[in-house]
Amino acid sequence: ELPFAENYRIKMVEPIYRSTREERENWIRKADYNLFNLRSEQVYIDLLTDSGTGAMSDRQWAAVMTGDESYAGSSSFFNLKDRVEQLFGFEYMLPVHQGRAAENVLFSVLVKEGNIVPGNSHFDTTKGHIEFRKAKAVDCTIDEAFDTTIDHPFKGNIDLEKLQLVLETYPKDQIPMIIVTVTCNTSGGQPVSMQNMRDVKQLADAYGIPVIFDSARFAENAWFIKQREEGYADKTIKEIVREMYSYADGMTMSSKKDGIVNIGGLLAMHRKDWFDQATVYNIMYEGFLTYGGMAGRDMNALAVGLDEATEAEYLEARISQVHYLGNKLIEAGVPVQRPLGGHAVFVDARRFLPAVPQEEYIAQTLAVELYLEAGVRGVEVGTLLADRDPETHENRYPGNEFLRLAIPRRTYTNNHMDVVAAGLINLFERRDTIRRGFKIEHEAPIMRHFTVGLKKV
Ligand SMILES: Cc1ncc(COP(=O)(O)O)c(/C=N/[C@@H](Cc2ccccc2)C(=O)O)c1O
Repeated sequence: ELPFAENYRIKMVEPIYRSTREERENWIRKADYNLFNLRSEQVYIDLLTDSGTGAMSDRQWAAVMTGDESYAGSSSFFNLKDRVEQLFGFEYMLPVHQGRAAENVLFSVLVKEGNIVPGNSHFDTTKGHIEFRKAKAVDCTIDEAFDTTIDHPFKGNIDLEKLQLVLETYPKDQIPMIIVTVTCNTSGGQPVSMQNMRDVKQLADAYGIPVIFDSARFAENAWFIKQREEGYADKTIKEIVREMYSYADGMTMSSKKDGIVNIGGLLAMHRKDWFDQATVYNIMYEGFLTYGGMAGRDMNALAVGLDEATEAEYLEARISQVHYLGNKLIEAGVPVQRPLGGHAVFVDARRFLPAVPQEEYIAQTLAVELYLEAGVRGVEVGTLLADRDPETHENRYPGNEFLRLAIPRRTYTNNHMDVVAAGLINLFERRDTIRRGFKIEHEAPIMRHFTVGLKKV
């Protein structure tokens, strides 16, 4: 029996730079302690996001060279359209430049002021595009998702009683859709089970409410169903994906994750009336129906990426690396969201730094400490990301205060993971010395975490 290894070898590399702690002290202070303000060469190992940061394959680069840049009727569009229909079963598809653009177009059709949009934990741009339209996102995730010590296999699941309460409380025309985010980013890259998708769709149909899948990490969700759900071990990833989407009326997708491309997104659906209305917004916000903010070469690369991402060997390599890092941290006693998710390790900052007051942005404090310690850039998925309550403008303290270490696809080796683990374990051994955090100096009205300015308390 030979050990497992990646199903690819490397043909191109780019240099990355170590730096000194002194350099990093200066850089992060000038960056207002906001890791988004760092230049890429000031970051040694960049785990800010798995969005758009992965490595394309030689077949994808070949598809770039044969991209069709026709304004209308591009053959690259039809390559993508056919791939989407083959994988997800939707007849209608619109390309957009990335995920939040798909949300902007679809929600322009479906979301009105005063609407209620239930689902599992909505991610920040999805929630932003709902609240921007003066509608309300209602988080119906199961309670287990908010306890990082519980080892529930599908923490992305929707609590059917919480969902039914919403469907009972509000009139049907006030609930434009239910959004199921696969995997659920906010709760830790946690999957939704096929049974839960089936149950949600059955409940939604009983109330006549459409179901939309936010599909950024759909392939990783399929992998967890194959690994953890009874009856799917012998199914291919593509078969599991096809069944998943039989429980959805439509989808939005940031293709920068499981599409394994650097830019791109799409929305797809069964309903022609939605498509006809969405095309108006797509032309207004994104471009013509057959390119939607993407170049032909990017659509071509995405059609290939979706095919590669739905292969078990690729997913085994990708998720094994996330679990390689996660298990090293678990062995050292570092508190992380359990079970380990698909695209990132979510460090439980509240349990890591119990001395830092909640209102001093605990996870941001840990993120900055890790950057100083090892030149590793993670991201806060906690109070900063949660934004303020739109009515009271008070901080909304979320159930989880995470430092997310998101691993780009096919990009780093496990040696880099060893550096990340060593940096975090060093901090863990001197965690009692970290007692104070940050306060906000300036912030945007929504999605503040991208541009916030902080200063040390
Ligand atoms: C489940 C889900 N739905 C839609 C979108 C929007 O898609 P898009 O407009 O970004 O293409 C996203 C984007 N997720 C990025 C955002 C981010 C966060 C921190 C740092 C950098 C980037 C991430 O999780 O990393 C998502 O996760």
